[in-house]
Amino acid sequence: MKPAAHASAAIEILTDLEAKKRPVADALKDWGLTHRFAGSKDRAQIASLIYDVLRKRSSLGFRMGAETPRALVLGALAFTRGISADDLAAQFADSPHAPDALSDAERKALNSSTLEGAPAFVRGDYPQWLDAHLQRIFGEDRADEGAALSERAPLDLRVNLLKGTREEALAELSHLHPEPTPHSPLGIRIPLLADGRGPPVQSEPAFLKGLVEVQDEGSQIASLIAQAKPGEQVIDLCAGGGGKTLALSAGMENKGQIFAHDRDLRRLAPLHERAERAGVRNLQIRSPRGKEDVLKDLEGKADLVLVDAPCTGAGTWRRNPDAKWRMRPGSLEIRQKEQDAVLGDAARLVKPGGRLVYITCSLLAEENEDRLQAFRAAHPGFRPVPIREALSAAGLGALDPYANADGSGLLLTPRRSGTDGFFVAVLRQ
Ligand SMILES: C[S@@+](CC[C@H](N)C(=O)[O-])C[C@H]1O[C@@H](n2cnc3c(N)ncnc32)[C@H](O)[C@@H]1O
Repeated sequence: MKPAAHASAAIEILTDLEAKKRPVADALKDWGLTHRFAGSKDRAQIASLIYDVLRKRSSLGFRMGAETPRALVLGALAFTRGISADDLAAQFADSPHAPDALSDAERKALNSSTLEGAPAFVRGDYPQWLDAHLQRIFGEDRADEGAALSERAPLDLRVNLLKGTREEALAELSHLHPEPTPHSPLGIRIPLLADGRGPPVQSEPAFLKGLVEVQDEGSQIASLIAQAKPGEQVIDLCAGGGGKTLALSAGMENKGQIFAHDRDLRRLAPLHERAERAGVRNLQIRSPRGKEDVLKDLEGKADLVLVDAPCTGAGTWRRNPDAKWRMRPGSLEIRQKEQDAVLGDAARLVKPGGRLVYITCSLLAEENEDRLQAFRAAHPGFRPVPIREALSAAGLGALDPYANADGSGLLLTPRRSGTDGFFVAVLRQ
C-alpha cells in the first residue's frame, strides 16, 4: 500500500470509531480482518497515523477548522509529520486508493493555520471537563503540560542488573543507536523510526535473554524510589504484568522474598514467563483464589508494600491517546474508590517500621495527594516521608525539582522530566 492508501484507511477506521464509539484497538483489529491484503507493515503504518491523530485531536481540529476524520488525518500528516500541502496533493494524485483531492479550504488550513486564540484544553489536547482538574495542579502551564502529553512517547528499556550492566546492554543494542536515559541509572532510550514506531526490541537477543525489559523511565524511577533491598520481604500488591515486580526484584539481587499479587488473575499471567527470562528467583506469585485471602499470612510482615494503584492513566496519554478522549468524570470517581480500597488493604501488610509506596500513572490530585490525605486520616500510624529524603536515599537527588507542591510526592510528567506521568509517595509506619 502507498502512503496515500494508508491515509484513506486511517480515515475509514476513524469514521468507524466515531460511529461505534469503541476502543481503537478493536477498530484496528476488525479492519485488519476485513482487509487481508494489508500486510503487517501496512497495518502498523495505519495504526501509527491513527495514534498521531488521536494524540492531537482537538488542536488538529482547531487548525483544520473541522473535526472530521478526513480533516484530522490531513492535519496529522501536515502538522505532525511535516508533509507540505503540495506533497500531499502529489501523493494523492499518484495513488488510485488515495483520499479525494485537497479542496481549496483544506489547502489554506494546511498552509496557514495556527493555534492562536485556542483555549487551554484545545492547545493542550485534553477533554474540556478536565480543564479545572489540570488547572488545579499546573495552573497556567496546563496547556503546555497537555501538549507534552500529546507528543509521541519514547521507547525506554530498563537494564536488568541480574543479567548485566547498562554498558553491556548499550553495546549489544548499538545498532539501534541507544542512549542512556537522563534520570534512571538503569535506563536506555531507543530512537523511534520515522513513522513514530519503535524497532521490534522484543526480538532482540538482549531482550530474549533478559538483559533488558521495556519500561518507561518514569516507571523505573518509581521502582527505584521504593528501594527494595536484598533480604527484605516485599509485596507488590497491584503487580499486573509485573513491570515493577521485576525492577524491585533486581534491586533485591534475588535475596529475600518478593510476593506479587493482583486482584485480576489474567493480568498476572505474563509475569511467570517474564520472571523466568529475567532470572528472578526470589518471586512468589500470589494469584487470587476466589474469596480466599491469599495474603493473610503476610499481615504485618512486609518491609515494603508497593501499591501501583489502578488509576485513570492520565500520565500515559502519549501511549494511550484513545483513553484520554474516552475518560469520563464517573471513571475518575471509580478509580478513587479503588485507590482508597487498595491502600487500606496495603496498610495491614506493612510491618512496624516498614514502608508503603504509593504510585499512580496519573497527574490528578484527586488520585494522588487527595488519596494520601484520606489514607492518613484513616491510618494515623503512617507518616509521610518527605519526597526529597526518599530521593536522596535512592541516589536520585537530581529529581528534587520534580517534587510536588507540598513535598509529599514526586510528580513526573513528559514536560517536566521527559518521562510518562507518574506520582510517587513514600509512607512509613
Ligand atoms: C497500574 S496497574 C499495575 C501495573 C503493574 N504494577 C506494572 O508495573 O506493570 C494496577 C493494577 O491494580 C490491580 N488492582 C486493582 N484493584 C486492586 C486491588 N484491590 N487489589 C489488588 N490489585 C488491584 C489491577 O488489576 C491492575 O492490574
